[in-house]
Amino acid sequence: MTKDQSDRPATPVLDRINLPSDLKDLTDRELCQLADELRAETISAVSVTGGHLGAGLGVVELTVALHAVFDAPRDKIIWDVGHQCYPHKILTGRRDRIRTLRMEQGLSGFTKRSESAYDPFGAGHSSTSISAALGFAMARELGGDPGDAVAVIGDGAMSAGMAFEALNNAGDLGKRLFVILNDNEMSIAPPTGALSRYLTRLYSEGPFQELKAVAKGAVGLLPPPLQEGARRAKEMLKGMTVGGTLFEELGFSYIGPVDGHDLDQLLPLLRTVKARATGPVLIHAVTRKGKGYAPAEQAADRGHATAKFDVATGTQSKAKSNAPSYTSVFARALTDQASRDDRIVAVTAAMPDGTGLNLFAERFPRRCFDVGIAEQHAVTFSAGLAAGGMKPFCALYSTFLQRGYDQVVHDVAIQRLPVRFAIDRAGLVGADGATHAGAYDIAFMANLPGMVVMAASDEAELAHMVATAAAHDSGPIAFRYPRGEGTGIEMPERGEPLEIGKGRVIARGARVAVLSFGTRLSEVMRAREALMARGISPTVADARFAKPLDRGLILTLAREHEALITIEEGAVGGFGSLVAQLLSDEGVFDHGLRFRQMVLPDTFIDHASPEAMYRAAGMSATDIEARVLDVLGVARIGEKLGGQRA
Ligand SMILES: Cc1ncc(C[n+]2csc(CCOP(=O)(O)OP(=O)(O)O)c2C)c(N)n1
Ligand SMILES: CC(=O)[C@@H](O)[C@H](O)COP(=O)(O)O
Ligand SMILES: [Mg+2]
Repeated sequence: MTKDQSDRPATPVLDRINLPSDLKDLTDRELCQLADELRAETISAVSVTGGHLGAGLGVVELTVALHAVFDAPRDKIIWDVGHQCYPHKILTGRRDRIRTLRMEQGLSGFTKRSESAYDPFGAGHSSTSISAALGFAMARELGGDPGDAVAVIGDGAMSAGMAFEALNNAGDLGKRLFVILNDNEMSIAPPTGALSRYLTRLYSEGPFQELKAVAKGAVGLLPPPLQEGARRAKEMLKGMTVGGTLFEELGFSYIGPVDGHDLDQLLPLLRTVKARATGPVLIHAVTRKGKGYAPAEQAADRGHATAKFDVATGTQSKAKSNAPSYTSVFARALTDQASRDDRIVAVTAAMPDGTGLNLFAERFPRRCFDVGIAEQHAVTFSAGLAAGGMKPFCALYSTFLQRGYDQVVHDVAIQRLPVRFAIDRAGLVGADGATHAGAYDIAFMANLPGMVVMAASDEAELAHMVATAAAHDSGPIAFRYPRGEGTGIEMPERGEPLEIGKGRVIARGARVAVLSFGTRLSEVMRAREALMARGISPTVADARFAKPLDRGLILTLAREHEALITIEEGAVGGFGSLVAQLLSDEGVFDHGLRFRQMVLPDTFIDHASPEAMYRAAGMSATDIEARVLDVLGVARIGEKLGGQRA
């Protein structure tokens, strides 16, 4: 591909496309060229923004084919997870902003209804697309929005319970609906599980042209040139012990496997199913994650997510780290604990690298379980492990733990089973935005009877909390920590168990106390520095526990200060609310304590850097300083008393 003067690839066909309707004017040959140019444009864009690369590259041809054949936005194309939607964004009127992906005020890295009519359903979490598409299909049948519904779902996402719940329902309802199973034999890590093996079996026994699973009238949905091969394959199937495919048994017409990078197969196939289908159809497309960009194809994660990079070499420009990440500290601390306690086991739901459990697995492969994208199962599986006498650490991102909440309540908490929840990505995470914010876990974990809930204020504390969780055998326990680097604090040789329900005073002062839960502590200390320059020296304490609360510490702080401020990286209803409840129960407010809670605002905060997001949330050091001045009734420079801006 040639380049224009701006060092971007020349894209003569893509330049003619503003909206998907423009694809209708292209010949099939031009569509092939469009796919090449779209791939180059995607690579170029992600090289300057960073983001999810491999999944998008794997669906370039599918994106072109779907937009060439279907009529978005009337037809609803629903991308599962949404991390593969950058090529779709380029073809749907957002090319001019594609180099703002995941930046503050820029395009979202996922599909988002408020961003475009071509994103009929927002995503970020996996395995929702078939349910949503079925909802659109049934709405259409009932006189709602017209148009077809097409779900594009990966092999990883297909392993989740939700996807099967939707297939089960769709097969039963029997209405026209399209599911494209984009099978690239990858999740973020290589996929695990029996379903993955099954999908591989479906296409490992013959060339793509021999469409094998063609029962129940699906041959009629194929373009004529493919029908003969399909009939032959059907004959071949008869001689095998394989019955219909799983999908056929569930009520879908299964067509596949097709080469998801071959527009000569995809275009006629999609045109034919669009013209003829009357019920649910599943097209099994085989693709390669990272397709067409060697550094991505060759990477272990097939270029799943990348920092900015040099297109020619693939070299990523990662910022130099000054401290270990919280994730790696967790992984090392857990591995250390496990080396001395062979009942410790670890569970991840398709995020071995993201949670650091890949390191644990290297050392203890038999004691580490990647259960696939299946958070609900991960929680109950951990409960079963605990009931069976093991010490499970269930390591999930805060945002994905949401999906397993009933299991936390019903299977873990009510049975008082000692499952250890390692809650990574707590608080605001940055470029992934609102769908991935770890905003709610404090509230939804700490309201459960018998649950212990901790938050690490730095990486040394995290090591202690891993040790605390390992030692805590009498019921469930959770500890949360954020994405990214620690503070650089000196690490203890080994974590030591903390006393359950005891916080610590970090700095003693007067008049006002700030009680921090989690890693805002460093911002609190920065605010304290600034306040000291003005003659105000707050007491600062690290709560460590949201449950059980350190009643002694909190009541002492309340008694010894005019004002108390709590701060946490979570939504309202969490730590601060529990402290308020305690103060109210103890009648502390009757004696005039001024009390403030600093929590995430009651809104979904859009993607930006974590620092910018915390500024937007009013939780930076400057905001803390202002809140202290405000609660003490001290005017800031340039402001009148009472907090009014001059
Ligand atoms: C509920 C949930 N759990 C975990 C994730 C993290 N995640 C994002 S993409 C992905 C892998 C998806 O694999 P697949 O569906 O096969 O798509 P591919 O990336 O291979 O195109 C995972 C585990 C998520 N987004 N949602
Ligand atoms: C799409 C998705 O859900 C993941 O790829 C997520 O973006 C990973 O986030 P981290 O970069 O924090 O691991
Ligand atoms: Mg995949």
